[in-house]
Amino acid sequence: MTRPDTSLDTRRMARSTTPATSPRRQPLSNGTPRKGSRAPSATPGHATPGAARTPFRSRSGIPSLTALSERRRANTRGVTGIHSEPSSPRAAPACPGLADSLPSLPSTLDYLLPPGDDSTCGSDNVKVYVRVRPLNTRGGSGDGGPAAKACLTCPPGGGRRTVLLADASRSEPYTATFDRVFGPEEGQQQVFEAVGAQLVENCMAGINSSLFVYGQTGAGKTHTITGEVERGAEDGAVCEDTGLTLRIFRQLFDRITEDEHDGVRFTVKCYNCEVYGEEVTDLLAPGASGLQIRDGDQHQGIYVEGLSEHVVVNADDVMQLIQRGSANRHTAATRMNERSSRSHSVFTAVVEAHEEQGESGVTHVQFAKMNLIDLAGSERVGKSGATGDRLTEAKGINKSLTTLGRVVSALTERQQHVPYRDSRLTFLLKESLGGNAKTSIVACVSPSEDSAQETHSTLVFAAGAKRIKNRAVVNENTVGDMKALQLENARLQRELAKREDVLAAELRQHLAAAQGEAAGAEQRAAVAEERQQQLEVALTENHVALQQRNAELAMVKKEAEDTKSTCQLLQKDREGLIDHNAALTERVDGLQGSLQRSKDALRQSQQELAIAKEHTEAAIAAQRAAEDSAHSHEREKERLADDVARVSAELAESKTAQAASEQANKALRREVDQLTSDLRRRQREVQDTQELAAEKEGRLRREIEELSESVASRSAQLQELEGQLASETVCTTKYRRMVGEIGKLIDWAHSTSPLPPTLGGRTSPAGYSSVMGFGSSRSFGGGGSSTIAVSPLGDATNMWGLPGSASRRASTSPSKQRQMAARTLLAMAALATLALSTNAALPELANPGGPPFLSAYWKFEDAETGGLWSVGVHNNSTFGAAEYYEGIYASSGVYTSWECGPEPGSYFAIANATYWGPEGAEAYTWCEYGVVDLDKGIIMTSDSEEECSTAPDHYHTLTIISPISTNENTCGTPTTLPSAEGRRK
Ligand SMILES: Nc1ncnc2c1ncn2[C@@H]1O[C@H](COP(=O)(O)OP(=O)(O)OP(=O)(O)O)[C@@H](O)[C@H]1O
Repeated sequence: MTRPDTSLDTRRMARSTTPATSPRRQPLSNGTPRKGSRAPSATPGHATPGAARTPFRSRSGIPSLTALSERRRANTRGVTGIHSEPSSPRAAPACPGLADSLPSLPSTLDYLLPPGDDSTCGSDNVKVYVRVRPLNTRGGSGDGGPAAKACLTCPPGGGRRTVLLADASRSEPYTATFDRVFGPEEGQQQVFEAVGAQLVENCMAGINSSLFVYGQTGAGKTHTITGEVERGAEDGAVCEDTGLTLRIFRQLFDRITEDEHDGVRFTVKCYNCEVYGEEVTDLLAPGASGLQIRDGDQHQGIYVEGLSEHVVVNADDVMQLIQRGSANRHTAATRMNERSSRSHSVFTAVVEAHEEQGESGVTHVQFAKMNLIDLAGSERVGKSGATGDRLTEAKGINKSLTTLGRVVSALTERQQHVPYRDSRLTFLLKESLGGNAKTSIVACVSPSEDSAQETHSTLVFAAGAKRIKNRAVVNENTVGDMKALQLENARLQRELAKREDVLAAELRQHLAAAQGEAAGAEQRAAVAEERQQQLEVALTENHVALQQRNAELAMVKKEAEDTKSTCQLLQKDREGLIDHNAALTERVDGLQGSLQRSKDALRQSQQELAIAKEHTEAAIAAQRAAEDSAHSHEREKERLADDVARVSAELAESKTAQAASEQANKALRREVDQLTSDLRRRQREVQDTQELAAEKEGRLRREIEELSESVASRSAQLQELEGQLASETVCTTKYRRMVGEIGKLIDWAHSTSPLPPTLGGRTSPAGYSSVMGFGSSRSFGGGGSSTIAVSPLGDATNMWGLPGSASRRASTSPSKQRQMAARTLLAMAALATLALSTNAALPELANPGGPPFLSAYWKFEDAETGGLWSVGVHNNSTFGAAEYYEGIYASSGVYTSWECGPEPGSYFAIANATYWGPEGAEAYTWCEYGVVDLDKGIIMTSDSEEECSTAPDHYHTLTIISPISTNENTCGTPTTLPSAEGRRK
């Protein structure tokens, strides 16, 4: 038992693992039996694989793995379906002929069946078979011997599914029903066809399967699962007693041969281990013991770490493995069994099918693990008579079998905790018991009365195990090669790009819509604002109108009050008039009395009467006037009453107008409230925007600070660069000054008369005539005696160095000498300037034991004379070079003027120059040394500066021809530097 091929991508497997379809939903048969398939079993309810096969074929006629896979699944379903209880009223009746001729229709009844009905042994229930061995006739004294009496029978009508145990110890016989009961007369082939063949189909369908043999010692477990493996071993052939293992593999390889074609290939790997006394040992590599059992991922399942793997290609290979494993297994003779297995053996095969699918590079993979488990037998120690090691073994075996019983109980009782880890055996069988496997158990029993108790225990265990439910799935996977993965990757990327485009378009749409909405909102806000302003204006106008109305009302009220008071006054007047009238009436009465009295007197006096009459008429006239006045007062009163009524009506109207105005005000107020809340919301938005702006501003400030820091650092760099620039400028200035001096020298040189005749001396370069040399003897490589030394200024004492040479001064006139000196200095200055400006290009000469020494030589064409200047420049910024020359001149006695040489650490160059006249023309070799200091200009020991001041106004042109190679020594440059000691000398 080991893990499947680890090259498979287990994560993908996890995704592609397909649950094994319940056989309840499948037809009992999917097609016609194939040619060459095994003979169908005559046993009702137990189909052979061949009977269940359907020729799934591709158009090319070659069945693809996928099709095969489907077919295998169908086959497996067919097999397991047939294992459904045939006598169950809910199972579809098997009618082979009809099934073969009808299309594959699922059984309606099957669909109606409730899932997980234990009594019908559903597809995932553990299949339990009982095998009754013959009464012991071959030895094995513990099982009764030839004379033993049988107590276990298969009652007629039980359909080979029921056993009846009737022994003397029980009052009632014990009966139990299983998936199949094999009687003593049934051989290995029958057991294989009913039990083993379906394991083969499971393997071919990518479904894990397990087969246990369980039972008391000597009950026939090893006989069933292994049987005879010695006979017929040559080619994996079987004999009558060959057990299930070899038969299964023979059929497996037959099936592989049938299913294998160009695109599909199978591999079979085998493993064999035993659990002995809680220790796991590799039976095919016996040295490997104490192996660990691991619980891998969903697809590895349980496996033994480090177990040897054996690829087998035919049944013969398997046979050899079985033989090897059996030979290495712990066995011992006991009273119950001559060759009793003292360990639990697990023989595992992993079958993998790979199908490459076209040129896509994708491989479809199916794999299945098959465990064939031969358990050690339980034994009653008293009965087996085990002692010593056997006793220890028996205890261990019984203990692990007890744990197995507890696991079965936990599973059937659906307990939360299943004690798989309580023993190595149960941990190893975890997948087979309640896991990803189709499991079959063959409970081996003895019919002997002597073994009744053990047989009963075995049957009870078997009946319990029948209720265990497993969850087998099809193990398959698709793995792709690089090309397929690249194609898939490209496809996914295209999809992603498309999706991104779509999302971007959607985003743009949303953005546009949001912008439109924002614009609309802004527009609405503007309109609302305008409306608010209008309403505010209207409100103000209304308010003003209201105030006017109120003022008018107040005026009308005042007028009404005035009118009222006028009325009151008129009333008072009227009352006064009435009183006056009454008084007048009274007076009239008095007058009438008087009249009466006057009448009396009238008679007496007509005059008096007339007078009285006049008085009376006057009184009447006055009365009439009073009455007229009363009438006019009355009319005035009516008019005032009309005015009051009109004013009241106006007042009422004004009140109505006021109410309407208040109504309008309320509406306006509401609108204003609404607008105010809008305003507040907008203010909040503005606030938010301001906060955002503040945050942005903060960020910008920080960025500005960072930028300022960067600017500061840049400024520092700038300052540094400016410093460098300044120093460059200083250099440039110095350089220019030097160039100026060269110009002065050129002028000075040309102010003299033509060159003197050849003075002879050294060998001239090719193309040039004889030369005249000047300088120290050292500068001519030690050839000072052949050198004609000429003072450049015509005054040996003023010339720096060369007092010795002065005695050998050439017969050159002082002016010529001065001219030559000027040219020499000119060349030196030019070279020194060049050397200083191209300091880095000057090569370094070796100066063992001394400071680095730089030297270079150039040729200059003298355009005016056609001559050639060969100038060497020796340059060093240390005092070492000067020290060196000091040494030279000191040793040759020409040191006197060097004291005005460069100060230690100043930058200077020392040059020597030689002039070579053109062939056939007057020519001189002139050699001079000078020191150039950048800070001080050309330093000479003579008073040349005075001479320079007399420079004429035209320039002499020097053309640089080319640098001469570093060590070209036309002037005899010292190549061997004197040692410090030599210099001192
Ligand atoms: N069905 C059978 N037909 C013929 N012989 C059988 C049958 N069953 C068992 N035997 C014989 O009985 C003997 C004991 O059988 P076997 O070794 O298979 O028992 P076991 O259950 O494996 O015992 P143990 O648990 O001790 O290993 C063997 O000689 C075997 O050939």
